[in-house]
Amino acid sequence: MQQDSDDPTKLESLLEIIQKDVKALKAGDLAARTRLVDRIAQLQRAVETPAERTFKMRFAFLQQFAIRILIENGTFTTLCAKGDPKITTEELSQATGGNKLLIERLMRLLAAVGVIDEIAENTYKPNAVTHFMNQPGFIGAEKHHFDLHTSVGVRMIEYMRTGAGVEQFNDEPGKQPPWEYSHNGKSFWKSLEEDPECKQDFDLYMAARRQGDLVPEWFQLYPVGQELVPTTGNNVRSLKTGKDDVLFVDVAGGLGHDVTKFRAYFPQLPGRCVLQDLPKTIAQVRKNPPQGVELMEYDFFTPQPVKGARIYFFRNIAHDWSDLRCSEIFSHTIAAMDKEYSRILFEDFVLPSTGATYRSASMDVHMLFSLAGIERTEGHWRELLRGLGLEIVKIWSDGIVEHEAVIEARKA
Ligand SMILES: C[S@@+](CC[C@H](N)C(=O)[O-])C[C@H]1O[C@@H](n2cnc3c(N)ncnc32)[C@H](O)[C@@H]1O
Repeated sequence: MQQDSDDPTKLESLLEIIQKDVKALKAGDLAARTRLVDRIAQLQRAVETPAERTFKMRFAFLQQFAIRILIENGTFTTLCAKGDPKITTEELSQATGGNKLLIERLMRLLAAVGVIDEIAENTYKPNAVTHFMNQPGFIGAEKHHFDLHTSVGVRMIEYMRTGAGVEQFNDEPGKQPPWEYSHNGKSFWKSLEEDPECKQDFDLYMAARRQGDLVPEWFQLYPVGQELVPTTGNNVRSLKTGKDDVLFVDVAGGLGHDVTKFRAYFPQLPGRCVLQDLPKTIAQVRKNPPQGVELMEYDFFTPQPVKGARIYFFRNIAHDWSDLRCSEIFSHTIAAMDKEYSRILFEDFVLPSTGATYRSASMDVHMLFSLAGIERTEGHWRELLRGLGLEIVKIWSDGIVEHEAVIEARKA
């Protein structure tokens, strides 16, 4: 069978491009890093045989098993705490009470995929990936995906064979999402609400997940300095300065990571900043309330209590829900918007018509199976928002397909 590695010209031309990007990166072109990640993956695919590639895909889930077991028995955290400059599996077993042979077998796999470093026989040390994954938000991420999502996969075929097929928007009336099928009839949000450990893992994960991503903040994509002007006047960008005027509402903002960062970056901007989320999330935030941010319990399927704010911000909310549910959610906020003054911002992927990246395409399929959501193309966004009586002012993006965009809309 003919494959790319049989064609040296293809490999050579890829290598040439890679070398150019390495030079560009050295010269300070940060976008070259993203290109390099992509090109190196292309190079690897060009060298791998189809058998090697499919083997990796088929067995990738075992990495998740290994990580999750080592988190659960304390090995992962112990490795990070005591593993520098090196630690043996014997020592890890003694420190955690975990079975030595089990630890050895799982560590061997994680070393093979670069999650930890192998120093000598049965001797390891944590590397940058290990330390990164050992943070509470990313431990939360591993637990969330493994503990809650794998059961959806396990029962997917059974679900399809009930005759449900795989509906695209299975949160619509009369349909049961695969998640509910595999979680005793409970919705995603209900499953979290009823399990404090899972809820905490999820909230910490949401708050941490962009750490280390090298992705611009939403307020770097949407140029706050240019669009929000802290003076009164006729300028369409001028902000209201009354003591009750609201500058920013982070709707379903989780633990408040975004609104807190926004307030801290722009202390000079007048107006109140509000964080809204479900009662259990807000109760969590109240334990360590952020500076300069008001906390408000709010169910987004009910009327929006904050009227006429300058910005209503929905980050990664639209992608959780079908068009029908999005319409219900957003219509409550749209009814509260001032036609001239208010803007609604959505941060999510805007999928390109071709060339979607691994990250955005994975998130799309993840949304399909865990919620009833979807990552939308530009056309899909336009149709959804037009139907809600909104017009898109601008889609703010840094042009990197791998990154999410900020969609700014106003009442039409
Ligand atoms: C995907 S998370 C996004 C959180 C945050 N915006 C971010 O990007 O990190 C979805 C958020 O929606 C909240 N949520 C779910 N159902 C809700 C409802 N009915 N009303 C208000 N918030 C809700 C969850 O508690 C969670 O914080």
